[in-house]
Amino acid sequence: MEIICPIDAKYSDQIARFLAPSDRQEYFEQLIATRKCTGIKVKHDSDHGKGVYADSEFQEGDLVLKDQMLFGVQHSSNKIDCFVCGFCYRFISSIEHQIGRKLYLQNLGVSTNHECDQGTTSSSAVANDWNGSDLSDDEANSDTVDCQNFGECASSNTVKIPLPMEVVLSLMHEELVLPYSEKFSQPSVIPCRGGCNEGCYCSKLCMEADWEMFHSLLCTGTELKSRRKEALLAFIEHANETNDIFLLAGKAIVSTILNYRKLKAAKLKQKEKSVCSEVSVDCDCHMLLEAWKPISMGFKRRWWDCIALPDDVDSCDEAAFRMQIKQLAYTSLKLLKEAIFDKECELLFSLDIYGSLIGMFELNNLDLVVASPVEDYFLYINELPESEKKKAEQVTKPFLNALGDDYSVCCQGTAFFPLQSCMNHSCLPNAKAFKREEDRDGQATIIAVRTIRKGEEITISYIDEDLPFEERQASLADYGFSCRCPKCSEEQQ
Ligand SMILES: C[S@@+](CC[C@H](N)C(=O)[O-])C[C@H]1O[C@@H](n2cnc3c(N)ncnc32)[C@H](O)[C@@H]1O
Repeated sequence: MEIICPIDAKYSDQIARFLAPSDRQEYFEQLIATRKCTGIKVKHDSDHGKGVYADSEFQEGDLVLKDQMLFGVQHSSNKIDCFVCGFCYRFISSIEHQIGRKLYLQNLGVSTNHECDQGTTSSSAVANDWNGSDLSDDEANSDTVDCQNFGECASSNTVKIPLPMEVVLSLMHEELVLPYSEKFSQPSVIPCRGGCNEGCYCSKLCMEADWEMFHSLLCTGTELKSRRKEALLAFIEHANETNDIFLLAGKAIVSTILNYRKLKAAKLKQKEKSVCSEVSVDCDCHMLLEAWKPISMGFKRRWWDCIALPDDVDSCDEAAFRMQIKQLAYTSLKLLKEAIFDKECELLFSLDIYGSLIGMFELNNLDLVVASPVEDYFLYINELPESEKKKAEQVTKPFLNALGDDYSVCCQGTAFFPLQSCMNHSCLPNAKAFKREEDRDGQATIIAVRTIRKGEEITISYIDEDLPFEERQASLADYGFSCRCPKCSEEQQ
C-alpha cells in the first residue's frame, strides 16, 4: 500500500526547491577559509557533480583537509565503552572514571557490540541488514587503519575476570587512584544545562554550542513537557533499535528550525528599528531555505530509492522491501514530529525531506573514530621500565583482566563532514581519511597518499580498493555509480 505523508502533498513545490541540488560557490569558499585549508577548492564537473580539487601542490603525507563535522552521532552501543563529549567527541573525565564506568556497566550486564561494521548501524540486526551504502562502512580501508592501530574491533577473545562491585564503584567514583593515570587525564565533565543525563561535554563552549545548534530541542531534561519528552524518548529508542542515522536526520531538522528562529529574531529586531513596516516576519520560505542552506549543499537521494538491495532479498521482492524501508522512515519521522513540531517549519516534516536527509547521510558519511586514552594508558604501563612496570601492574592488572580485550575500544560513530563529503571516489585515490596521533576529536583528517598536482581532483576510496574488480564494482553499486577510474578501465579489458 502506498505511504502518503500529507505534508508532501501540501508543500510539494517548496519541497522540490529544498531538494534541488545547490552549489553556492561562496558557501564552500567560506568553509575552506574558516577551516584554513586554502590548498583546495570545490568545483563542479559535468560527470560526477561536485568534487574537490587541489589549488596548490601536495606531497605524500601532507594534510589536505581537516574538516569539522556538521552532524555527528556516537553509536548507541559504543556509549557503554566510551564516555565522550556530546559535541566534539573528545574523551572526558579521568582514566579511573572511564574504566570504572565501563566495568560498572559490564557488571550490570549491559552488552556491547564491537563488530567491525561501524557504519551507520545500531546493534540491531534490522539496521545492519539495511545499511548497504554508507560511505563510512566502505571507508573501512582508511579508517580501519585507525581501528587496527587503536585495537578497535579486537574480538573479545580474552576471558574477562570480573571484579567485585565495590572495587568497581570506588574506581568509578575516583576514590581509587591508578598509578600514572594523571598523565592521561581528560577534561572534566560539564553537564547539560537542561539537566538531562545524555548531554555531557568537555567544556562549557561545547555545551553551549550543542545547546544552540541542536540540544535545546532534543534535551529530555526537566524543562520538557512530559508528552514531548515521551515522544522524544520514543524517537531516540526507535533510532537506537533500528538505524542511528535517524538521530542525524533529527539533528538536521532541529538545526534548521533553530537557524530559522535565529533568522526570524534578527528580522524582528530589524523591523523594530525600521520605520518602514514592510519587513514581513511571517514564515517565509526564503528564510527557511536560508536556514536549510548548509544541508542543501549535500548530495542527496531518497533513502528508500538509493539503498542497495540486501543479498537475502529476492529481486521480485524489491518493491516490497523499498516500501518497508519507507515505512520505517515514516515511523521515525512521526515520532520526531510529535516531539519537536513547529508549525512555521511544517514542511521540514515532509517524508520526502526526511528520506533525502537519511539518504544524504548514508551516501556521504564517514566513520567517526576517536582513539581511547584508556588504551594509551595500558600501553604506557606495559612499556614502563621493568621494576616500575611490575609495581604498577600490581594495581592495574586486575582492571585490565576485568576489561579483557575491550580495554582498547575507541569512540565510534558516524558523521557528515561538509567539505570531505564533496570528495569523489577513485580506486586509485590520491588521498585518504587517516587519523594521526594528534587527532583526538571527531574531525575528519584527509592526507595525501602521493604527490597531488595543482588542478588535479582530490579523490578518496569509498571501498577497499584492493578488492578484485567485480567486488569493487558491486560495492560501488551501493553508491549508484560504476567506477571508470584508470584502474577499473584497465582491469575491465
Ligand atoms: C560523497 S558524494 C561525492 C560528491 C558528489 N559528487 C556531489 O556532487 O556532491 C558521493 C556521490 O558522488 C558521485 N560519485 C562519486 N565518485 C564518483 C565516481 N568515481 N564516478 C561517478 N560518480 C561518482 C556518486 O553519485 C556518489 O553517490
